[in-house]
Amino acid sequence: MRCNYCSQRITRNLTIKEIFLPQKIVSEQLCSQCVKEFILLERKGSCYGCQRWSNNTYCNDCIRWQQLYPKYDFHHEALFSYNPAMQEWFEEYKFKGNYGLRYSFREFLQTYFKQKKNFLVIPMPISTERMKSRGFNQVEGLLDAANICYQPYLVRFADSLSQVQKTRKERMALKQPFKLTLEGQKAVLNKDILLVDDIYTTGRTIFHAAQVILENDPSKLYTFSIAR
Ligand SMILES: O=P(O)(O)OC[C@H]1O[C@H](OP(=O)(O)OP(=O)(O)O)[C@H](O)[C@@H]1O
Repeated sequence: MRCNYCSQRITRNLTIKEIFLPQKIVSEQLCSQCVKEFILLERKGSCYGCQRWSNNTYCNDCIRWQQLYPKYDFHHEALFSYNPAMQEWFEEYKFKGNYGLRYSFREFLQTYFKQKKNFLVIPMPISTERMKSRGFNQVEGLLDAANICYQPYLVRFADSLSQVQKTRKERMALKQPFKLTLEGQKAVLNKDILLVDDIYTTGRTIFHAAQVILENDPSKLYTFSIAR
């Protein structure tokens, strides 16, 4: 078996931690060298709203979001820190188009989604133009690789410069680019929804997508990203 990221042969014995802490996730896709580079986020010591490191219950960004969306009980969870190793991984996967990397975090995603069995999972969509140039939706790719069921009820009708290419101010100025399909409008009513994106930076993208779901009265809306 080779590492899904660096392609080195994986020859590893269980570590002491894995033997004595069976709840620790054992990656079958990544070698121990690669796995060490990705930092798992914890709920303890992080903002309740977005899971960024914070001494307070809510970080300053989330306090500002609460003022804009006062009725939305915002709750975002993320698996990994968007550290330089994770940025490099996304560069390879998303921008260089190495679709084979969708398996890298399979066990981590499966463990997370096991606790969210009752949720209707909706992935962040990409525009038709982006689909043409990239060839795949990066979020759906990760969910498919982990065998997680989802419904593509959101549509991105407006294309714009990638958020990555913008300053923070420009990111925040993004206009609403999403709508919910007719099927989606009916399906989310009174359901627990889990909206999934790959990366959370300013939150602008997630909040726009959340807004169109909230307009259709789900019973609960949580959000999730691979990296924060
Ligand atoms: O929290 P934010 O500041 O809104 O940034 C996060 C968003 O930025 C990226 O999308 P982008 O618009 O760049 O599209 P792409 O990655 O699919 O090209 C990323 O996939 C998130 O959706």
